[in-house]
Amino acid sequence: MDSLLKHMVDMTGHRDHAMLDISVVSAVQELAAAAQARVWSISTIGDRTWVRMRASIAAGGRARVEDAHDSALPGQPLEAFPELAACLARRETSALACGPQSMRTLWLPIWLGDQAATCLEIVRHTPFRAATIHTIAGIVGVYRNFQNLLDYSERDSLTGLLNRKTFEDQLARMLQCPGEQEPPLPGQLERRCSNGEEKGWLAVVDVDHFKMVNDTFGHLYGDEVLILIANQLQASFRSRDRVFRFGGEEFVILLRSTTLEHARRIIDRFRSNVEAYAFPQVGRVTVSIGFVSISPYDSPVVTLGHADQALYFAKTNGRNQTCHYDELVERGLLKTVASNDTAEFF
Ligand SMILES: Nc1nc2c(ncn2[C@@H]2O[C@H](COP(=O)(O)OP(=O)(O)OP(=O)(O)O)[C@@H](O)[C@H]2O)c(=O)[nH]1
Repeated sequence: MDSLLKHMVDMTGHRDHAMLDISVVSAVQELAAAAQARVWSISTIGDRTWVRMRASIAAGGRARVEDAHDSALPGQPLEAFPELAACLARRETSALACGPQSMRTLWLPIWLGDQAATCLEIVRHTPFRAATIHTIAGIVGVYRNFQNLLDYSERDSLTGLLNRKTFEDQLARMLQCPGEQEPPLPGQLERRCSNGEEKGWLAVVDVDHFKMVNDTFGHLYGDEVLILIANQLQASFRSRDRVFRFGGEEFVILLRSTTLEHARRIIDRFRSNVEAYAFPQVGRVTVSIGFVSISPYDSPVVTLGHADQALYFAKTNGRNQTCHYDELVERGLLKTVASNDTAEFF
C-alpha cells in the first residue's frame, strides 16, 4: 500500500503532461510487476486513426519520454494493434491480449466522453491477477481525472490544443534556453543548451479566407475546419514540440531545437497536408505561415512580431505559403527598423 500511495502522490504532484505520463508508466509497471508499460496517443485524421508512443518503461529501466517522431506519418496505423482497435471500436475500457510464451498485454484506453486520446499498454510474461487489474484501474482513474484537470486549465475548449496562457510560459522557457525547452526528463540524456545550427523555432499559422468558410457554410462547418486543422497540427509535429490555438483561426507552433532546413521542411509539410486534405462539405482549405528562429536576445513580443510579419507577407503575396522572416529580411523584402526592432514592408 505504501508503494501505491507514493505513486499517487507522485502523479498528482505534476503540472506537466510529460511528467504525468512518466509517473503513470512508472506506477503501473511497478504495481503490475510488468515487463513493459507504455503510454500511447491516439489521433484520428480523416478516416484513419494513428497511435504514437509518448512514454515507456521496461522492467529494471527508467521511464522515458519518446520523441522519435520525424517521419511524415503521424504515428503507426491503429490496424497494427488489432486488439486495441477492437477495444476502441467496442468502446470498452480494457482489452487483454495473449501473445506467445504466455505473454499478456493489457490495453487500457482513457475515455473522455466518447473520445479516447490516450491509452496505456501493460505487458507481463505471466497472467494478470484480478487484484492487480483492480489496482491498475484505480491508478488509471486518478490519471484520467488529473489529465482532465491539466487539460481544463491549459487547453482550448474547441480544438483541444494548448491555449495562449500556456504559450507564454513555454515560449519564455524556450527563450531562456533555445536548445532545451525543459530540463531533461528521467531517461533522457542531458543535452547542451545550444547546439551549433540547431535552434528553436516559432511559427504562426493563419487559415486563408476563413471568413468566407463561415459565411458560405456556416459557423458549425467553420468550427469543424478548425478542429480538423488542429488534428493535422497535432499529428504533424513531434510530441515535445508545442502546438497552440492562439485565438480565432490563428495557431502557433513552437518547434524544438532543429536546423533551418528541417524546420522549413516540417512546417511546410504541414501546410501542404492541409492543402491536400478534403474538408467535409467545405472542400479545399489552405493556410499561410510565417516562422522565425527563437533568440534569447529577443523578447516574446518581438519574436512573435517577426513571425507575424512573415505571415503577413505570405498573406499579401498569394497565401498558401510558408515564409521565413530572416530570409525575407535578407532578400530585402522586409526591413527591420532599428529604433523599435519591428519590421516594415518596402
Ligand atoms: N467558426 C468559427 N469562426 C471563427 C472563430 N474564431 C474566429 N472566427 C472567424 O474567423 C474569421 C476571420 O476572418 P478574417 O480575420 O477576416 O480573415 P480571413 O477571412 O481568414 O482572411 P485572411 O486571413 O486574410 O486570409 C472571422 O469571420 C471570425 O468570425 C471560431 O472559433 N469559430
